[in-house]
Amino acid sequence: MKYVIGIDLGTSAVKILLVNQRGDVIQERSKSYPLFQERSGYSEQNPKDWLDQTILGLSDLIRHFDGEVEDIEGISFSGQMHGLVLLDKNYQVLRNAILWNDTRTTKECQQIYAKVGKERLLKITKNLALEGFTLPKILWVENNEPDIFQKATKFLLPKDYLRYQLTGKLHMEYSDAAGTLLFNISEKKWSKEICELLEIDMDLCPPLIESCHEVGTISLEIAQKTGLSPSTRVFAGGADNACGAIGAGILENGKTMLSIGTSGVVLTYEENAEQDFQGKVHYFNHSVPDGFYSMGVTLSAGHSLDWFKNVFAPEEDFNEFLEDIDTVPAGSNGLLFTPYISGERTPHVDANIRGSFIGMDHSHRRKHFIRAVLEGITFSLKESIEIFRKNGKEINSIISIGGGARNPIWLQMQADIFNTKIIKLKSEQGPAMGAAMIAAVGCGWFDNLQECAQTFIQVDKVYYPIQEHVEQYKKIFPLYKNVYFTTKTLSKELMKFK
Ligand SMILES: Nc1ncnc2c1ncn2[C@@H]1O[C@H](COP(=O)(O)OP(=O)(O)O)[C@@H](O)[C@H]1O
Ligand SMILES: O=C(CO)[C@@H](O)[C@H](O)COP(=O)(O)O
Repeated sequence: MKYVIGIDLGTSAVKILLVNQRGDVIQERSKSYPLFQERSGYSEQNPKDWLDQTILGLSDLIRHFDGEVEDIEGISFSGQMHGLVLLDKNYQVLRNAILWNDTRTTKECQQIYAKVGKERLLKITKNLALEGFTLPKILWVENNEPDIFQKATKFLLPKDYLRYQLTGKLHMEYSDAAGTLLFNISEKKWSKEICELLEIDMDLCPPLIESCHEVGTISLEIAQKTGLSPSTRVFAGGADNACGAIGAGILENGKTMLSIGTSGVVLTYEENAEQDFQGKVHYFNHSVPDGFYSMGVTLSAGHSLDWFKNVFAPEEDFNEFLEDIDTVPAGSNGLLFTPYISGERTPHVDANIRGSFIGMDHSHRRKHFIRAVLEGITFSLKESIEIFRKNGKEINSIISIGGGARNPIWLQMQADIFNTKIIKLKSEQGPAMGAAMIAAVGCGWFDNLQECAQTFIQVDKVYYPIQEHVEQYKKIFPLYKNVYFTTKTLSKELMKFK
């Protein structure tokens, strides 16, 4: 039997899957690393932590592998998008990575609109200037840390940096380049025009490669550190949402995925770059050759739940924490939560909005607050679904992946709030599975990702909407939507005190 490894460099942890030729997950490792949020709106990680924890996870996995290491034929990667890793002339990291959920760059977004123009930016990149994307972060370092910026010779995204460290080969892969805001997504090349208008040296942009492209093998040093064979072939991989989409089988028109990780994403396949959402949702190159996808993003989905658990029950695991939420009725007895704890992206491009609980009274217990958090996150994701539906997409069935798909009550809640069928797969590790599928296709086990999906993607359970809950949520959803508009000014004023 042969094997491949899929590595997902997430925000909370690096997840590693060892998968055989039948698509069975043989071993699974997860190694976490810290997130540094030293000021409101700031979010950073140390790239060294990503590398150390990946090596730890791989060596642990190999120690418990009872086959021949040479039979692990290939590795590929999925990774959190948009994070800025700056390298000096010796390709050493210059500062902590500034992550996708860091929103310090509002001024730089205005700078981009002033120099490039919103229409032109949308035309080239198909996306708005959002604080989370990479280009505003590059400009922030230039504006605020000029000494560091002067030393920068290349920028990379998180999983591309990890791959560089494992192989010594430096590239950026297309699906992730699409999230930088420096990339012409229909021409699949760096935008000379945007670089020139913002006076960014094009040499800062790394060479580009396709997701299934083989970059070489792992380095001897990494082979020694992990126990992997030095002949292990390495394939480029993709952005975590592109890989999540592969792992969920979103490989053709009409399919929709929901991913609840640190962020929350509603994603649908696009055949070309022609669909026009006027920037209301993101639009990126897929890891499927010449495919695209569009998606709405809730900035703090799983992160809101994590935050609430860490503040009020740090000693409990998620299963204990979520144990009695099904004893609370749909709607949490009139308690609403908005998950804007680090600002929002879809449908409100607003780095200053902050979260809230509305409707608290003496009847509410801890379990009502927990259920309200889950409902608020899910309502937020429904706002992305509404955008797609208004733009003519039919969404009757959704494949749910990510950490949020581990809880059956939450999956039922998704079916009830979206009023759609929710499909749970055997492995909720969509992005790592997608990365493993890229390696499987790269190794020649299958002709293409579609063929691989037929073997690798296995359905576990389907959740159907419960009509009584659907009706209840239909009444509450407009109230939820109203909270943004009624708290917007308050949130902005409160920023002065953070
Ligand atoms: N048992 C569980 N039930 C529900 N949600 C969970 C559970 N375990 C983890 N989560 C949620 O999943 C999130 C992590 O998901 P994951 O897909 O691993 O994220 P990332 O890719 O961002 O690292 C956590 O933030 C948490 O909110
Ligand atoms: O910013 C985005 C997508 O635009 C996020 O989806 C990141 O890619 C992080 O993903 P998770 O760690 O939540 O999986």
